[in-house]
Amino acid sequence: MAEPRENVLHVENVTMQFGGVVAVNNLSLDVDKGEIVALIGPNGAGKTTAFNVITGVYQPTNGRVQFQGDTIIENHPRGKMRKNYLGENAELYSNSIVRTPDCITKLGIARTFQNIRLFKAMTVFENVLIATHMRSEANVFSATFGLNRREEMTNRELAMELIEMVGLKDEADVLATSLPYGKQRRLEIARALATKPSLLLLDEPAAGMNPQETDDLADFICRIKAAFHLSVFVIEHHMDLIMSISDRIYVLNFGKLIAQGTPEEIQNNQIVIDAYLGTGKTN
Ligand SMILES: Nc1ncnc2c1ncn2[C@@H]1O[C@H](COP(=O)(O)OP(=O)(O)OP(=O)(O)O)[C@@H](O)[C@H]1O
Repeated sequence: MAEPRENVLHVENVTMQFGGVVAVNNLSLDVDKGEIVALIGPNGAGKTTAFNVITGVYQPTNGRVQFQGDTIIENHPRGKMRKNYLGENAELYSNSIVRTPDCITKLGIARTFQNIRLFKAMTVFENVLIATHMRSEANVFSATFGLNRREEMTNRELAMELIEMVGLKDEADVLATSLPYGKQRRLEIARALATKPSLLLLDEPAAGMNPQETDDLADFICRIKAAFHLSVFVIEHHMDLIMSISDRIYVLNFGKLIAQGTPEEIQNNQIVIDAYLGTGKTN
């Protein structure tokens, strides 16, 4: 018998409007425990904006985000925006729940970025170690003064384990920015894992990778998903990668969800094919 689905991420009627630009328009989607779910769409479709709302970078103009059953973000158009709101379902929400990105990381959502954001002046090891402090009592201050010694040791062990897991053991002491691009991407993932997430958001993890590196990345994502009991939500333009690793796929175009389904269903969906070929027939 199939195991019951357990929801991890629930996005409901989320609209993100920048002035007159509706970057994300009434988006609803779900990620369940243990799934790899992809968010795809042409350039400018609103994918990164959706990630930015989920991770607290932007407060949505309208809608709600729930994580493991709790509402972590909610908003509705207010003030001037009430008049200018171009989305739907504004009447459904009345609360305004705001969380900062670091608070959302602490809850268990980690992410990587389209443009790699490593600490340039730090080594590979230091980049991962600093991320372990996000979910622990120890911090850079207490570590410096030898407080929480046992926890700091555990953090150091975890950082080293993660570095080994992503294949960077021999480069632990080199500056992060001296790594080749593919390895920097792996380091970013190790750093995200160091915050002990249950949901990992990857924004174009294969960007700039060659076909061999992209194949390796597909195996790597499946491996870390199993090893860390993760759910993964991934934005990616490499269709081979997405089709090979995803359980389900959502497709955005001009901020709106135009399709959802299994990789096979999406590959054969005429609306999706038209959106990618630019015929503009999305409805
Ligand atoms: N801070 C912002 N201010 C104004 N407009 C923005 C802002 N962020 C995004 N947008 C606009 O929202 C739309 C969606 O952008 P977004 O980066 O989310 O798309 P995307 O699907 O991630 O694109 P890509 O695949 O090229 O990364 C674009 O028209 C973009 O210009």
